[in-house]
Amino acid sequence: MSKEDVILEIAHVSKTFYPGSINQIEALKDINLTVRRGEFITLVGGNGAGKSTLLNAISGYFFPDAGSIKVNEKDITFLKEEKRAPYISRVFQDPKMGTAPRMTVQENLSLAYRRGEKRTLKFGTSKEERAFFKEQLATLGLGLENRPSADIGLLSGGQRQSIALLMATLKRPDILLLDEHTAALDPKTAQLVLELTDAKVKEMGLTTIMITHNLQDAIKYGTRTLVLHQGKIVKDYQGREKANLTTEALFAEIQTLAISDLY
Ligand SMILES: Nc1ncnc2c1ncn2[C@@H]1O[C@H](COP(=O)(O)OP(=O)(O)OP(=O)(O)O)[C@@H](O)[C@H]1O
Repeated sequence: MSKEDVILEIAHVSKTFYPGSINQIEALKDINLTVRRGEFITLVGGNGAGKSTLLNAISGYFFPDAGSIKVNEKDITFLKEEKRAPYISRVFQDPKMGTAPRMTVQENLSLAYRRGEKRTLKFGTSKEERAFFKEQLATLGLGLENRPSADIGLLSGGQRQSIALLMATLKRPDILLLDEHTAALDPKTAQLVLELTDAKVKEMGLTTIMITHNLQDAIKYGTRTLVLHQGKIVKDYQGREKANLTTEALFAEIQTLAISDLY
């Protein structure tokens, strides 16, 4: 793999919560992961396996205790979360987290469009920007391009999550993190948002890491699937092995790990 192919390099990353106490949790144990440009990684594993903690370390929500994280060869291990915004964007499970409720659809998009820029007192949108936002909203297929002045707080969870996805990708991120971003939606809406996600990822060629508990989705959308267990990557399905992976085999793998925990 040439250096140009690598977009994210995680080396020996560990994170322990409540170290030294009886409640000590080793959430990440010596994680090593090299992500190639354009990969769509799906991250699966049981409850408490460390999936969100891994995304938190990548997004800078907290810093790891050990190891390093590089994006495009730049060491971002201890870069503040807001300083990573130009490189990394994230969509959370809760639709409320990705959008500002008391602002309109257009104002939310405008905020996202200024991501990573210095804040100024000037807050307005040009005619060109409004046309661009309208065009982008139309790609969601929800008719929201006709409702730029609607308050985000009044929209449905699916509409909000679609806008959160749009906001996360409006300014092309190097890495898109999806933290169970469809888990709070009803099954039909979840599928729609996933299809939308997949279309955006493909159209923009985005490097993506998605946490999901839906093994079928993990296989369908991921070009590579990682299984996390007790803070470690215990399986890395890619290439031919990924192509041949079935939901049943992945389910059996996770079941075996869960059973091994009992003994
Ligand atoms: N901020 C935190 N403070 C203390 N403990 C934490 C914190 N974040 C995570 N943990 C603990 O670290 C472990 C890994 O949690 P994490 O949320 O990463 O798991 P997960 O694989 O995302 O699980 P789930 O599928 O249930 O969301 C868990 O035992 C969790 O309780």
